[in-house]
Amino acid sequence: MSAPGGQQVRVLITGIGGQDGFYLSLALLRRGHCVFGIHRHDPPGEPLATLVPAGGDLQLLTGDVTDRAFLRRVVEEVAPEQIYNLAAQSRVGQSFAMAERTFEVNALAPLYLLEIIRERNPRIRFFQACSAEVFGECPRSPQDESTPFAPVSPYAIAKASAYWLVNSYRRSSGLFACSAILYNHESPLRDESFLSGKVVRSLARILVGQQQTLALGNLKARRDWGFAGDYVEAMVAMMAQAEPEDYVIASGEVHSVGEFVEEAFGYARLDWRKHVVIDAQLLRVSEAHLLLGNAGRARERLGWQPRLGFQALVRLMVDSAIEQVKAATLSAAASREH
Ligand SMILES: C[C@H]1O[C@H](OP(=O)(O)OP(=O)(O)OC[C@H]2O[C@@H](n3cnc4c(=O)[nH]c(N)nc43)[C@H](O)[C@@H]2O)[C@@H](O)[C@@H](O)C1=O
Repeated sequence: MSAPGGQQVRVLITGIGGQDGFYLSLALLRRGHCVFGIHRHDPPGEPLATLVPAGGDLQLLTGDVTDRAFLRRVVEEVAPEQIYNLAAQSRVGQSFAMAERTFEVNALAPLYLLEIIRERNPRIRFFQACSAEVFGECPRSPQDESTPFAPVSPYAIAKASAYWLVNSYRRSSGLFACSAILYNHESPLRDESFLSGKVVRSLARILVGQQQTLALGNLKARRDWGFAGDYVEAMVAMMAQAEPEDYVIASGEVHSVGEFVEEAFGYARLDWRKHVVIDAQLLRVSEAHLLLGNAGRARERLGWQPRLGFQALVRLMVDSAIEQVKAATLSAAASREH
């Protein structure tokens, strides 16, 4: 497949094994670009493994983004024109117990990449996946690109550092470097360490009698949830601009955790009150209570807007979780028979 306009771009993606890496690879391969992806585990797990036989120009490299020599070698050998830095320790709750590793992956690795670009080839375009978590306890809502940061977790502080590093290298070295301040974005690929993945999978197991209760933490926190497949389109559009700029990428719609649960259980015709229990151990030491984004700049300058709304997203995830649990139950039954 050739890229539209015949312009095939060599792209390096860190964190290709994650949810966003999957959707971004798909978006770039569909456009006919040549994708190189760094992932941590060999052989690649699902869903990455499904991309490999799907065809297209995709090559995987195994390594750790906190290994500066490895990154330098990859950039030299691959000679990318664009780098998307998606690799992250992305669990906000867990970042309190693993602050150092979170900082290494989320802040030091982007610093290494920016330095390598500056030294080796300043023409490489650089994308950084930043997070709405940087707004933390900010009293202003909705937040946009001019809203001051007020991070309240090691995760958010590391993401804020990466954001300012990108900003600094753009100003001081003239790099094409940009950050997307991404609000919560989900898909059927979300695992159970995230609220959305946990709710829909638990719900699917409750439906087939494999589980009775779902233990959750803070039901009152409010988030702006969108679909990951839509958010990677904004990333691609940002990298195609004439000038690098930072963008808030959000749906502009806010719901509480409780409303997410209610929507999912209601769709499956279950009363969530009969199943959800509050576990104080799942409450975070400190957390952002209300994150709602204003993606006006992305709408105006990139022509970007999300296609999938909250209800459609929740339903997509519930349907997919039910399919996954059914398939797992069938395959467990089949292996017991043999
Ligand atoms: C933008 C940002 O988006 C995500 O960060 P997150 O909002 O922390 O995502 P989450 O799905 O872990 O939590 C959502 C909310 O749900 C509450 N919550 C209640 N009970 C449970 C619970 O049992 N598990 C979890 N995980 N959350 C729970 C939790 O306290 C929080 O208020 C990441 O992609 C991150 O990488 C990122 O950048």
